[in-house]
Amino acid sequence: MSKRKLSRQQRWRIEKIQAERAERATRRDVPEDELLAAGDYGPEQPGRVIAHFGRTLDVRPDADGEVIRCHLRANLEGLVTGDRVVWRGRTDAEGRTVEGVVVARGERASVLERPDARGQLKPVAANIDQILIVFAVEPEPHPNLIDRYLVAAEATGILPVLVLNKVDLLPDDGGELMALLRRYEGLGYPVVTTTTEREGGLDTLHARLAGRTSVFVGQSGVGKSSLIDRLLPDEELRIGELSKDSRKGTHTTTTARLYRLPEAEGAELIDSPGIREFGLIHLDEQQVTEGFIEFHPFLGHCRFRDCRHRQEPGCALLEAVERGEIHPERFASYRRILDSLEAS
Ligand SMILES: Nc1nc2c(ncn2[C@@H]2O[C@H](COP(=O)(O)OP(=O)(O)OP(=O)(O)O)[C@@H](O)[C@H]2O)c(=O)[nH]1
Ligand SMILES: [Zn+2]
Repeated sequence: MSKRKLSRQQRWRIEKIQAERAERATRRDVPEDELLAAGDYGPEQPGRVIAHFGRTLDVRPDADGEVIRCHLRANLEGLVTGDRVVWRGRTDAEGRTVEGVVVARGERASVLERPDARGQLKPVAANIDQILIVFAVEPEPHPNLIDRYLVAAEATGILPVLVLNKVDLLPDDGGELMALLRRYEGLGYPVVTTTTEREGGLDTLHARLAGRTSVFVGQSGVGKSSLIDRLLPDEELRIGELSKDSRKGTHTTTTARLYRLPEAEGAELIDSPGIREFGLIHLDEQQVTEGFIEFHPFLGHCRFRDCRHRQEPGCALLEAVERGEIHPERFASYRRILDSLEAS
């Protein structure tokens, strides 16, 4: 073979490889692993999922910068908003990261689950630090309702925080609701009062949100939308963080989204209509019992190992109620929640 022919063959090979790479990069159905192996992606770096749409998701690099639309490596499943991930970016000719691929999921500190259409629990968001249970002066809450939310929150292992909204409607002495709030505070729960009707009405809420990832849950009409509107006043802020691809998308309203809140340092909010409805999931008897945190010192101390804490002799819980160490209304609430489980 002549020298000239060889080099032409070499040139042809090089061109072929380049063309294949370019084609792979534009085609969506090529397995990501092949692209990764071909070295088209940059080094691994940490990030956080801020929205997801099936097998594509928006990732915010920890190193900051623009949110990147990412695909999932073939063997990865079930990522949710809030997940910490390892991802690799692909850059264009100008060196801008145009898309990425998520190659690994970080460990989850917590996960929020909801039943899907078939009643199977599915994760909807991860790495949440606190569940803000919003209730309000109007519509007036049942203490039982608050306890239901608390039990559901306890079952996730995520810290519940009680937010009493619309305090502008409270009587001057605070009334029964303030007394109720103090009772929960006495159990060790963080509590916050808010109003969207007065200047500075969200100050204590801002302090509570700082440095944490939160979700808002609560009954209809308590003011969740009003509070979130105040925390994210700028429409641009709400959509601005999404990657350019997802801004064009149509399904942005149903997926859980992670937002940075401008007024509180390091505050993040994960929100979706589904998350706001959290609290109505089915729990078993043991989860309900353990969901009442003041019961903990007494559990396992009943005379009968299988005590159901109804009227059994030597029931440690009933004795604690007698001694005033468990509030009778909380115990009544416990019974009502168990009865509703049996009825369903
Ligand atoms: N007086 C008073 N009204 C409030 C306050 N916050 C919200 N509201 C009003 O309460 C009503 C319900 O508020 P929303 O923000 O829609 O409540 P929500 O919890 O998002 O309700 P859903 O969307 O049904 O889940 C609205 O008319 C608000 O204007 C407050 O602090 N004080
Ligand atoms: Zn008992």
